Amino acid sequence: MAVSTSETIAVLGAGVMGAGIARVFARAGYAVRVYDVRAEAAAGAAASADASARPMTAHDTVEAAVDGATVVLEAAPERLELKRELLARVEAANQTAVIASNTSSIPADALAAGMRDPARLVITHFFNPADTVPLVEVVPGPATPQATVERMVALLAGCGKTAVPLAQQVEGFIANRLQAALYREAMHLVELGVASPEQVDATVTAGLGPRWALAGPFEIMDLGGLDVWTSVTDGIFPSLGDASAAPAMLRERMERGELGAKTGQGFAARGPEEPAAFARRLAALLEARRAIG
Ligand SMILES: NC(=O)C1=CN([C@@H]2O[C@H](COP(=O)(O)OP(=O)(O)OC[C@H]3O[C@@H](n4cnc5c(N)ncnc54)[C@H](O)[C@@H]3O)[C@@H](O)[C@H]2O)C=CC1
Ligand SMILES: O=C(O)[C@@H](O)C(=O)[C@H](O)[C@@H](O)CO
Repeated sequence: MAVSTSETIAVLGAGVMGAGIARVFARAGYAVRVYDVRAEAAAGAAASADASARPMTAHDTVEAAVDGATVVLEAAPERLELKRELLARVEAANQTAVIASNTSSIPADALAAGMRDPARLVITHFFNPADTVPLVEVVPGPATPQATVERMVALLAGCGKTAVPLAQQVEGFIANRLQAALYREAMHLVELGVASPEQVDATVTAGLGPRWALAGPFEIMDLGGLDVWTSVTDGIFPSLGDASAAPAMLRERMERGELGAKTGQGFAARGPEEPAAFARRLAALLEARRAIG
């Protein structure tokens, strides 16, 4: 399905992710309309457009923001009922737009179940920071036409994103399942006393991370040898951590309000400038990666 910059994008929820998502579309030249229950967040996101981008507009109701939109993307909090209520308001106010969710983990069928027309739903899962990380996972819901998936992939590719369509939904999609598996083992190793969080992080930034910027797990296995990886997985799999819920070290910090950069303290003290500094360093790394090809 052809996509043109006549598309109008409404972004609902202008927090950590929504503001960056709005900038992605404005940078590509689309008309972007922003809403947030916190008017100051919508205004701030609209004002954050790059100087060279198409100016964004902030709106004080969902209905005003989605008026005339061809794509509505929600980046509201990860709470199923809140998202369902928001999607219902969108459906009532706009009967034609594609409705995309930036949910990290809510299955598409759970979101679709509350919709009048679930064929309008697709998941477009951006990564933090949304206007820096190229990847966007495009996940169909149970009634999503393939043409909608293809339209969103083309729209996102036109914005310079790397859109990866999934053949079907699964909890956490691809990247968050991979992240969750790694984070489960990282916390298991700290619980065992094998290493500190800082030491575990160093094994990623000094070893795994640079490789993964160039080659994914299947290419790495091919490069290392499938005979070796057969032995390694036979040997290691039985001893991997098998937590089926957030480990105590994560849940207890959350319950103490130690949320990381959001509050200044997580697994370590985090300054308020760290997210933006990380985004700048990540942008520089991605630029170097693009230069390598
Ligand atoms: N933070 C992250 O690293 C990532 C988050 N996500 C997902 O993106 C979504 C948004 O996450 P964040 O941006 O981190 O959350 P956030 O809490 O930073 O932003 C959510 C925004 O939604 C607003 N909001 C609350 N209720 C609303 C409503 N009914 N209608 C419109 N806006 C409303 C809030 O005022 C806030 O500004 C979630 O589904 C999350 O799982 C996806 C990828 C990465
Ligand atoms: O890492 C990301 O940006 C995404 O995979 C996410 O969805 C976030 O990790 C989210 O799950 C928690 O911040």
